[in-house]
Amino acid sequence: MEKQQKYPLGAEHYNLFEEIGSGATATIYRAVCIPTQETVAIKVLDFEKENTELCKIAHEARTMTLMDQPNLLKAHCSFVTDHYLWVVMPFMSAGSCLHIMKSAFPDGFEEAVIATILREVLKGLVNIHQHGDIHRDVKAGNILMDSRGAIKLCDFGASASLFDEGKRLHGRKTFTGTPCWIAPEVLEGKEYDFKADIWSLGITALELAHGHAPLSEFPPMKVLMEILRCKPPGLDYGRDNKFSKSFRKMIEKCLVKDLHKRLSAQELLKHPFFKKARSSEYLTRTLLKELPSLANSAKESKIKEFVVIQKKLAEVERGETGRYKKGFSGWNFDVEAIKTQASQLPDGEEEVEHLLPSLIRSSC
Ligand SMILES: Nc1ncnc2c1ncn2[C@@H]1O[C@H](COP(=O)(O)OP(=O)(O)OP(=O)(O)O)[C@@H](O)[C@H]1O
Repeated sequence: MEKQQKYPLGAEHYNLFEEIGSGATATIYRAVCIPTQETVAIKVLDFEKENTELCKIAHEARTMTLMDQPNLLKAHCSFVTDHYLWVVMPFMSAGSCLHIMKSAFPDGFEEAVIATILREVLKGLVNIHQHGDIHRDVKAGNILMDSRGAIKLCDFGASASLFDEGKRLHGRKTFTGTPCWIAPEVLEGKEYDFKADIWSLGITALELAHGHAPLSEFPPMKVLMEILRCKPPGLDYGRDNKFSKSFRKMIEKCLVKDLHKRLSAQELLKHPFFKKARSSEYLTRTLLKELPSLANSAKESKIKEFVVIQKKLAEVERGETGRYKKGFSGWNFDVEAIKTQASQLPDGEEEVEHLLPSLIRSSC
């Protein structure tokens, strides 16, 4: 007898419920697999949507199916219905760390929680890097948690391989990611490798400590210039005195501009800061107590995001700020906005314009 697929292929086998998240490329729903009655999450990507890059979508679905490490979100299966790709995956009921912060911890998490989350993310990154891949979009919005406190890194839409037809490439040069989290060598269009994820992890550590990433209040062009020109961000001696020296030192090891001096994921895992990491049960106890359901918090954060966008648009209309695409931690890189801002640069800031060609190149 033919072996029955645990996760059947075809939209008719799933009941879709409320939307639990959305990103630049997809909408994510809570769903139930009808034959098994298991709750799952389904990421629906529209092939016909403007700006959709088919090779990126196919790459993400393939990568998600091949993942095999407890800290990486593995897809159960994927299939095409009409012009939509459905990716069926485990339901991470607490949502992303960004959602958790927005819902209940607007000023960030305590240190033991951060150490626990980042240790799990690092284990996932060690696996990705060992397979010759780079994630390229490490941030709180892409770190998911389930009801038992398990942590998984998701969104492999931006990931890339350091191997081509079996041959190791020296590095990659195309640009992708979300501005505040992007390593300087990536912005400069230089060759980069898996160490770019370690820079993003350092920025994510600051995001988890403060509730937002450094520079997230600025428009993209200013973010780019600050990352390139200024010294790396870090914990502030005054404002952040509730955090330990080992946390500050760990962030410093991630946010080194020279990628050759930056630690690898494996080396970073041995840093004393991670001795503060606790169990997944500790995460559920500390974070999930009063967290609203994911569907409600997704609805609420959409409303909050709408209010932020309206405020920004009003500021733009009053000429108080540059163009702004989407709310704080959620905006993605908008090449048109960057071009507009570059053309409006005052004297002495033209040097950033030479970066644009490398930023605009396709990441596929
Ligand atoms: N398996 C899941 N379980 C629960 N929530 C999820 C799941 N997958 C995604 N989400 C929610 O949906 C959001 C968007 O998901 P994801 O980052 O995969 O979409 P995207 O379109 O690729 O986003 P981006 O704009 O970062 O490219 C996440 O931040 C998370 O809140």
